[in-house]
Formats: sequence, C-alpha cells, structure tokens
Amino acid sequence: MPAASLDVRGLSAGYGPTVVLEDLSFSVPAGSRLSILGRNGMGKTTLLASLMGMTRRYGGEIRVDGSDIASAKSSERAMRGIGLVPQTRDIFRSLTVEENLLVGIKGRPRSVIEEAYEMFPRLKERRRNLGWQLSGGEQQMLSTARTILGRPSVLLLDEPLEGLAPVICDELMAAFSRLAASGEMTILLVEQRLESALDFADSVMILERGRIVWQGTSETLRSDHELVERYIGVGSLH
Ligand SMILES: Nc1ncnc2c1ncn2[C@@H]1O[C@H](COP(=O)(O)OP(=O)(O)OP(=O)(O)O)[C@@H](O)[C@H]1O
Repeated sequence: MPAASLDVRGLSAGYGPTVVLEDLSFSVPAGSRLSILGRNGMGKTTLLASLMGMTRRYGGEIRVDGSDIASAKSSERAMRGIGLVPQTRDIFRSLTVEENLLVGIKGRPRSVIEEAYEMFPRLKERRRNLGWQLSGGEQQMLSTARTILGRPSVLLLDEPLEGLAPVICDELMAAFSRLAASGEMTILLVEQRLESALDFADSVMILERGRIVWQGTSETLRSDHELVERYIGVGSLH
C-alpha cells in the first residue's frame, strides 16, 4: 500500500466515561511526517490509540485517503493501512525473533522477513533468540519491524526511543528516516526527545490536556524557545 493521507476532524475520545481528547482536528499529507509533542499525560498515547480504534470515541471523523474509518474496529483499521508500534513494545516474549516476524507478514511470502533484517541487521543476528532475551533496543526494533512487514500506509510510533541508549536511538531514528524517505508511509511520531522529534518531522503538533495548542513546522518551533518552554519544558532545546 502506498502512503495515505490522514485527516482528523473534531475527534473526541477517551476511556469509559473519561473524555481525554477534545475536538482534535489536523491533517497529515500522504508521505509526510508529523511529530506529536507535549508533556506527560497530555494525551499523546491516547491519540495514537484512538487512531488505531483502541479507545472510546465520542465524536469526530478519521479519514484515511478520504474514507472515514472512525467506526471501524482495530482489526479493520489495520487492514485499511493503519499500523501502530505501541509504547509497550508488544512482542511475544516466548517466541523467537523470526517467529515474531512471521506473525507480522500477513499472508505475504516468508521471504519478506529479509526486509526486516535489511532494516535492522541486529535482528538477523538475533533471529533465533527469544523475545525476552532481547535488549530494550532490540525489542523496539522487533516491534517496529513486525508492524512494518504488514505494510501500513499510515505508521504510528509511540515513544520508540524511551529508555534506550543514545547509540540505539540514533540507529532507530536513522531507520525511521529511511522509511519516511521511501515515500511508502505517512508517519506520526510521539517522542519526548525534542531534538529527535524536530529532526524527524516536517510538521509538529503540541497537545496539552487533550487539546491541540499549537501546530506548525519543525523549523518554526525550533526557533521559538518561548513556545518550547511554555508547552514542553525549559532546557528541551540544546
Ligand atoms: N486506560 C486508561 N483509562 C483511563 N484513563 C487513562 C487511561 N490511559 C490513560 N489515561 C489518562 O489519559 C490522560 C492522557 O494519557 P496519555 O497516556 O494519553 O498521555 P501521554 O501524553 O501519552 O503521556 P506519557 O508521555 O506519559 O505517555 C491521562 O490523564 C491519563 O491518566
């Protein structure tokens, strides 16, 4: 599937009776990259989960290449091109790397696993290791690779760098940039590391208490220290 556009209009969502996201509207053109920023607990994970159909929706539209998927179940959204790499790095701990990847190929030939190994050569070295034997960085690579083997047209990455060593973060960000440059996916990245988020994205959205408080280009945000301090935190930019 080629990259798809994402248009969200008036999205309100939450958990049970709790409304977390209120009236969000934004657009991400096909093949572009959006970083989603904001302090802890502001609704970033809830937004990605809502795009994947894992929360309760109170209203609004979610259009992928123009067609509304807001009422579709998670499994149907996955079929229609949404792929989520969750913050929890969901992998099967008792399966090998290769078995985990086989789960992600969705009916494509087994040989496509090589695409994952090309993206993350470390996974090839570890292909017979069990999920629980992997480092945090390798688990993130596996979780990402498994989602990507399903060829999503809109990829959602939830804090992929959390808790990882700088050298692994660089490796992952380079892989995400290569994916974005391929033009095959539209990518939404939730990331606390501001420099990485700005380097990666064309545009940025800041959430505060479940609302969008700022949208603009990475360049504009990078040069506006007051804005960064107000919504993200003092000393976030180096
Ligand atoms: N399963 C849940 N049930 C009820 N409330 C929840 C649930 N998950 C998150 N929340 C609440 O929703 C709000 C937004 O949380 P969310 O995890 O989306 O924020 P976040 O910006 O991703 O934060 P972080 O950077 O810490 O991951 C918080 O007030 C949180 O307590």
